[in-house]
Amino acid sequence: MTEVLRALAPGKTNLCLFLGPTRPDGLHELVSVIEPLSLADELTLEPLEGGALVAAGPPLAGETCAAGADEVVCAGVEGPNLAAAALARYRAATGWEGPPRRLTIVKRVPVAAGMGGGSGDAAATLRLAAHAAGRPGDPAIAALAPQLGADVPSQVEPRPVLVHGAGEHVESFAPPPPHGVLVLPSRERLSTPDVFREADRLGIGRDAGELAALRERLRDGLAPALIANDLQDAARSLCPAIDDALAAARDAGAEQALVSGSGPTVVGLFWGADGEERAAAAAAALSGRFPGAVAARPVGPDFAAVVGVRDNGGSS
Ligand SMILES: C[C@](O)(CO)[C@H](O)COP(=O)(O)OP(=O)(O)OC[C@H]1O[C@@H](n2ccc(N)nc2=O)[C@H](O)[C@@H]1O
Ligand SMILES: Nc1ncnc2c1ncn2[C@@H]1O[C@H](COP(=O)(O)OP(=O)(O)OP(=O)(O)O)[C@@H](O)[C@H]1O
Repeated sequence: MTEVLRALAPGKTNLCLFLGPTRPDGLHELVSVIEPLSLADELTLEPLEGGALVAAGPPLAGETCAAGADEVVCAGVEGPNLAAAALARYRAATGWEGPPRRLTIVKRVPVAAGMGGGSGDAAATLRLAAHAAGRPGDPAIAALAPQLGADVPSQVEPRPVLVHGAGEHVESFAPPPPHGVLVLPSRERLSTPDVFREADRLGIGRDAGELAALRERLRDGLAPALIANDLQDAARSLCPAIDDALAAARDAGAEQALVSGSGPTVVGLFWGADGEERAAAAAAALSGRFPGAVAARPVGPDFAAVVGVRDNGGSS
């Protein structure tokens, strides 16, 4: 069996996000259509040479953290890593005692940007761990995902989904018509809890009845009038530079421009068979003003599947 495993962790955007009341556990009810994108982190899980002895060494500054005897290397992310938590919890929940592994994450999804980067990494780590344990598709993954974060369940099997509850209820959603996505990252970062708090302060949020009605309307598909993000004004309030990005995306030809998740990343949607091409042209035109501007396309589970990697780098 191949020892080195690799998986892509797609970033996500919310094609719509409707905010509801706060629950007793402090999380907000929401209804959202989430779409995984080709802008993705790359994760490699491989045997850790020297086993636990290596993991006991001092971490590389801000880049490495231990998950029990496993090691997670993730340049660009300081502090505790959600992928390390995913690996540790998978071992604890399933009793998997395979030899220590090194998990290396190459970040491409902007951090603290509303694209679910950490959540996608955690979900991909659960897929990798289940494969390494010889249990691909392990039902333990679905049980662990909501414990790791509201965005993790929707990314366990990346595909268009309708989520409700605080994010833990995930239903398949018919893929929207062909489109390309312009991603405009921000120089700033936003903390998700801060954005939800700001939404509360601004009095954004719908009652339970309105939220249920919107969920019902989404059963007929994503009508253009439903493409909106209730967290957008909260993110704009904390990061006014978002307004420039929204205007730039529209000026570049996007039919809709909106904040992704809790922001501050802005996405522009380009519909039609030429949508990907138009999004790519917009990204090229805007890359000077918006470093990291990139075009992405919607992806499905095949894109994110775990593959074995041979020593020569080929896939099996
Ligand atoms: C904004 C979204 O990205 C939309 O997809 C998600 O709702 C956020 O998901 P996430 O980053 O995985 O969020 P978590 O890590 O679970 O929660 C971070 C914090 O965000 C707030 N939070 C999150 C999700 C939710 N439904 N209600 C909330 O109020 C809470 O303050 C929570 O403590
Ligand atoms: N693997 C990871 N990738 C990115 N951030 C991580 C990771 N693990 C932990 N974090 C921490 O999580 C915080 C949020 O980062 P992330 O990129 O997941 O935010 P986000 O995309 O805004 O989240 P969401 O869209 O799910 O609300 C960061 O400040 C970072 O320190």
